[in-house]
Amino acid sequence: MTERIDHTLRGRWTPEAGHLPPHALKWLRQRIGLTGATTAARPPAVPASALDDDARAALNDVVGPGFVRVDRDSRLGRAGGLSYVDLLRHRGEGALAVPDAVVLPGTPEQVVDVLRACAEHDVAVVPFGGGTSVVGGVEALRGDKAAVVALDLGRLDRLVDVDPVSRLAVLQAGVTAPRADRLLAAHGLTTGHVPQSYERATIGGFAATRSAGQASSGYGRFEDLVQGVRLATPAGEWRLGGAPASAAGPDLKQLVVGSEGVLGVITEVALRVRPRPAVERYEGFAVDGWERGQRVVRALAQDGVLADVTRLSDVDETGVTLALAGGWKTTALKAYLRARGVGRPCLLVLGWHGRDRAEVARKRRDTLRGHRLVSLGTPLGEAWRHGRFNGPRQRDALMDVGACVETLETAAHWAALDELRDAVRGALLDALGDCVVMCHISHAYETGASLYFTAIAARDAADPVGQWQVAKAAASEAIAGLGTISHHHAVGADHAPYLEAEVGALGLDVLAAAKGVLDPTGVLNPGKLIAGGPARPGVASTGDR
Ligand SMILES: Cc1cc2nc3c(=O)[nH]c(=O)nc-3n(C[C@H](O)[C@H](O)[C@H](O)COP(=O)(O)OP(=O)(O)OC[C@H]3O[C@@H](n4cnc5c(N)ncnc54)[C@H](O)[C@@H]3O)c2cc1C
Repeated sequence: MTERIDHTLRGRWTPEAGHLPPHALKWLRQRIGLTGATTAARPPAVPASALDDDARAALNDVVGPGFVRVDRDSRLGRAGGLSYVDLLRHRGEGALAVPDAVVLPGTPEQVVDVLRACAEHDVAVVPFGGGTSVVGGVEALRGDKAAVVALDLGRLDRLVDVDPVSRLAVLQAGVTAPRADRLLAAHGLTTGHVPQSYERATIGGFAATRSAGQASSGYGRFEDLVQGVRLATPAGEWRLGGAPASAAGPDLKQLVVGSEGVLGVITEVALRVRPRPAVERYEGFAVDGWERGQRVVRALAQDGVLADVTRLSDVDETGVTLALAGGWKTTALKAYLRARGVGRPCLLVLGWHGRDRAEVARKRRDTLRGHRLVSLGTPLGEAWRHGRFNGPRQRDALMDVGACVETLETAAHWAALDELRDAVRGALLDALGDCVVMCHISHAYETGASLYFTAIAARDAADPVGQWQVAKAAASEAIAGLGTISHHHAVGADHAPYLEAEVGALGLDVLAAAKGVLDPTGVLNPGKLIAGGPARPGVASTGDR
């Protein structure tokens, strides 16, 4: 499942239709009243491009003919991200913000010149990597500008440098995750960064959103990998990160990491890389009840023996996984769990990477020592690994049969985690009514963990966009004050109204001040990250949607 998918494909994850087996459909019918009835997708409306001739000529001068595109397919192909609501909009529900043009720079220097031309011609710029944002990060909002272009970084797709002695690699921002792996594999190296959006997302996007991959316990979050950045801004180029550690003031590169295209466009990223693991072992375990499972993961994190991949599903997520899998093996598994006294099974997947079997065996021993877990063996762990990129394909299939299906995530300290989980679950259940809400931990730390929720309900045919927006707002309200508004999906347009509650008015002022220096006319990504607070110098107001 690691083919390169056309990153301009919107409206679904892959071109081929998804498939749900009959027993899964039957279960969904009984559980949430899914009728299976679907409405035919309607092509979204595409307004005429508002990019004027002077602006277009100036951009053409920078990137060359053929690399400023105003045709319908190019513009639709960079209209919005890949959240459930984005997919609905591409299927004709609600209003879709379409960029006026797509600009494809070929070098980091051209990116600086594109930004200068846009500032001069009053054109907003939405940096566009893989376009997999699920928080409105690539929505084509123009703010108070005359036009908006999507700045597609796909041509910046080179491995610039490898330093195997220092274990460093410099990659251009538009390199997709599979391509990064291929380029680095030639040197025996890897980033180890494997988010579920792996097949489509890019190095620049990971850095711009502080992404977290499935093996974050072993390799770190993306910001832990970033050693240096090259940033194009309307005010010029900014390079950061020349030493493995530094006390030369605050770490300004961490101001750029997570800046979501609001402060500048990341054109190159220097990353810490590791030798590719020769051996990987994935194993499934069952734990009786969420409380016990959570205690196990906390102990592993606090003892410093987390597996490289550590993922704990709650009772509901485990139940749905088993119900959708169906078949005699699942029946046998359920009977086995009952016999072992596991009445409320929570699936725990652990994965270890190492240079040889001995290292993996040692790491496995360290993780499991002192914990009495019910082993479900490597086939279950391997099944998880094999299906690790299936989530978005399943989402396509569920949407095709009329489901409202979406995910959201947060994080909190261990002491507050249960309260947060209960609050978010409660908010989603209240808002969606007859639905399934599942939760898992897939990123754990000494002091806390992330919570990742998936909700499935029958789609409200009359107002499908509104149905999810109401539920999402309720969940976001529930999160405020208890956890972070995002552990790894970022802020984008969707979470911007909640940022002030998290970083304070002064925090927004600090971000606005940095933006005022780097992007004085506010062309970069209007309506994202810092759009929620009051109007600030240099910051465009929330864009039209
Ligand atoms: C099915 C699915 C599964 C996902 N799973 C995960 C997961 O496991 N972990 C995770 O962390 N995230 C996940 N995501 C969210 C998303 O994939 C990440 O946010 C990813 O980092 C975005 O990368 P991208 O290249 O697609 O960026 P885009 O979506 O193109 O952009 C994301 C944001 O960064 C900005 N941006 C992009 N490139 C640059 C650049 N070069 N310079 C400056 N700004 C830039 C954009 O303007 C936008 O605001 C998932 C998304 C989907 C749809």
